[in-house]
Order: sequence, then structure tokens, then C-alpha cells
Amino acid sequence: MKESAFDLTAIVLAGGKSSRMGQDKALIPFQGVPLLKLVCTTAASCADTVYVVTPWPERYQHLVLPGCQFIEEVPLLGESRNEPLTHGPLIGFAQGLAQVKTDWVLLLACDLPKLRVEVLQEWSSGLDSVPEEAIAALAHHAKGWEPLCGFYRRRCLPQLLEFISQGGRSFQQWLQYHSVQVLTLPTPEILFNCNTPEDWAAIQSETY
Ligand SMILES: Nc1nc2c(ncn2[C@@H]2O[C@H](COP(=O)(O)OP(=O)(O)OP(=O)(O)O)[C@@H](O)[C@H]2O)c(=O)[nH]1
Ligand SMILES: [Mg+2]
Repeated sequence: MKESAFDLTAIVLAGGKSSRMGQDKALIPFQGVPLLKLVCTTAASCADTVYVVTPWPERYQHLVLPGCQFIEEVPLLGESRNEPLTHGPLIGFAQGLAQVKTDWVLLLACDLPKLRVEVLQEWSSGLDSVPEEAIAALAHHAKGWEPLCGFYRRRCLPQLLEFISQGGRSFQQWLQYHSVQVLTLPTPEILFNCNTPEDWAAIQSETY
């Protein structure tokens, strides 16, 4: 159930190399639930429509993700269909955003086991007071913006496509050209990123 004052779409990214994990992060279980399913369930609690953007939807068909629709990534001009599509999260986001109809979209990585619905809902309820010039509302941490757990205006798509067409692939570099509203993090733990076997072991051993 959503609590924001307007319609919201969520995009969940499930692609990439998972090279640090050594196996597809989207499918590793946390408390018995594959990470992608966990994140999609959280997303569906905050948004009316949830898109899972992935180069390989068939890999996740069996997960049963209620209320979620797959968007299959397509190669960029010059990319081969025979190569694995690992062109990065910025392009995955752009291909998802092209399908979005709502003014705001919540973008989430699939490797965020500690997301909290109430925090996302609290953030989304404040979106109507984000200054018009800001293209996104994101949390900030020591290394810069956290681009894969926050909100973007749909109207940023043309600027994003322009940046990509010039070879841009980095969220941090793209965002530095734009005004972004800071989201307050109640606890940094929410953004915990499960990238390595050690990260995974750490969350497995926690007791709840
Ligand atoms: N759809 C899509 N998602 C991607 C792509 N690359 C990364 N992601 C997603 O972006 C999020 C963050 O990915 P990272 O943890 O930075 O990188 P990764 O490539 O998955 O893993 P490493 O190889 O260990 O860096 C995860 O949800 C990935 O599934 C991509 O090319 N397409
Ligand atoms: Mg990560």
C-alpha cells in the first residue's frame, strides 16, 4: 500500500556481473528469500507499478513477483546481442525510465537486504516538496550520492540519454551536473550493499 500523495513507479535493477559475489546476487537468499524478491516486495509496498529491468528475465521467472513486470534490456547501438549485456546500471535505469508514466520513480538495486518500507514511504511522502529544479532526491554518504536507492523525476530522461550518448556510464558523474535534493537517512544500515561473500556471511549470521 502506498502512502505518497501521488502515483509512483519503482524500477528494480537486476543485472550486472556480480563479479565480487561470484554468483548472481539477485538470487542469493536472505532469511530464505532471494534478494530480488525481497527488494521487489518492498518496492511493491511503496509504488503502484514495479518494473524489474534485467537483461535476463527468464532467470527470474520462477521467483513469482506479484505486481512486478519485467523490462528486458536491449543492446545499445554497436553492442552485440551475443555478448552478455552488462552495460551497467545507468543504462538499465534509462531503459526502464523510458517506460515510466508517473512523474517520480523510485530506483532500487537488487542487493539491498536492509531496505525498510517505512523509510521509503516517509521519503516518498516528502517528494511533493522537493524543489522543482531538483531532478532527484537521494541519500548522501562518504563516497557521494547513493544513486541506487532513491527517487528521480521522469523528466530527467532526455538529459540522461544525452549523457549516455556521449559515453557517460557513471551515476556520480551524471548527477554532478544536476541539482539533487538530500534525503535524510535515519540509519546508514538501510543502504547496506550485499556485494561480496563476506557481506552475505555477515547478514546471515545476524540474529533477528
Ligand atoms: N539491469 C541492469 N542492472 C545492473 C547492471 N549492472 C549492474 N546492475 C544492477 O545494479 C546494482 C548495483 O550493481 P553493483 O553492485 O554495483 O555491480 P554488479 O555488476 O552487480 O557486481 P560487481 O561485478 O561485483 O561490481 C545491482 O542491483 C545490479 O543488479 C546492468 O547492466 N543492467
Ligand atoms: Mg552493489
